[in-house]
Amino acid sequence: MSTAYPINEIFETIQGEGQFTGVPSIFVRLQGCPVGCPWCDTQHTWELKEAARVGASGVVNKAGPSEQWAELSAADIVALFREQGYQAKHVVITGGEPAMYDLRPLAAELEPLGYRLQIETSGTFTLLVSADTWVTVSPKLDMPGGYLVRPDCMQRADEIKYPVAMQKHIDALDNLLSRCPPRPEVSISLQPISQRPRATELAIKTCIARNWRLSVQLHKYLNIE
Ligand SMILES: C[S@@+](CC[C@H](N)C(=O)[O-])C[C@H]1O[C@@H](n2cnc3c(N)ncnc32)[C@H](O)[C@@H]1O
Ligand SMILES: Nc1nc2[nH]cc(C(=O)O)c2c(=O)[nH]1
Ligand code: SF4
Ligand SMILES: [Mg+2]
Repeated sequence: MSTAYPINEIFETIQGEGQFTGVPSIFVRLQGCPVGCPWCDTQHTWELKEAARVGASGVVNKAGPSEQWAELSAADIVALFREQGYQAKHVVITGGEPAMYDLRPLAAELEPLGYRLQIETSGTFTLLVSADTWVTVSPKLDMPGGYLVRPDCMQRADEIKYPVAMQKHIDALDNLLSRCPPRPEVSISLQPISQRPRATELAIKTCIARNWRLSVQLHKYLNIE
């Protein structure tokens, strides 16, 4: 039997975060996350409720955020990309926490067709991704769910993208980076939480001081998905 994934939504847009900002992308958002970040902008993806299960058409180009999800195989997902006429070749797997699932069957279906995969993850689950998947680790430190960032995820990361609002968040990141240093070529970006002006000022100031990058969730400034 082929692997099936609980999918919250599939849509095509511009990647608004991190190193691939500006790249046309198909987003595949998986349902379910136990990490519990209080400021999470996708809290509707946290729980996988049987009552919220729908068919494939209920998760394509959704009009707005909802808890509804559909169970789709890798083959279903490819068929859907074709039906929709999506042009992007960059596929962002996000959530929820997509690293709770084995993403290798999805990569095995998509990569031979010329798609490049990127995963957005908190780094709290063992990564089951293809060798060519771009791994964006957005470390989650001291969150209510009690999950810890895994050293193997920090090692595998192709970029580190860290949400910040206060100096104590930067201090916690410094602590993580000293315990689990990423590979030397890996870029670090700070992402202000929810476009708050004070968070943005702190991120800018710290990026300049550290020679890190700024990631501003471009889609929220553009009012697109
Ligand atoms: C919604 S998460 C889903 C993927 C995965 N669970 C994770 O945390 O990386 C996608 C990205 O959005 C970031 N994010 C979530 N809520 C945010 C907010 N309110 N402001 C800025 N970034 C946020 C996360 O840190 C992560 O980089
Ligand atoms: N445009 C756009 N870019 C994104 N980059 C990461 C996102 C996410 O929710 O993981 C996201 C998203 O939801 N929309
Ligand atoms: S790990 Fe990601 S999806 Fe989960 S609560 Fe935190 S930001 Fe939201
Ligand atoms: Mg988002």
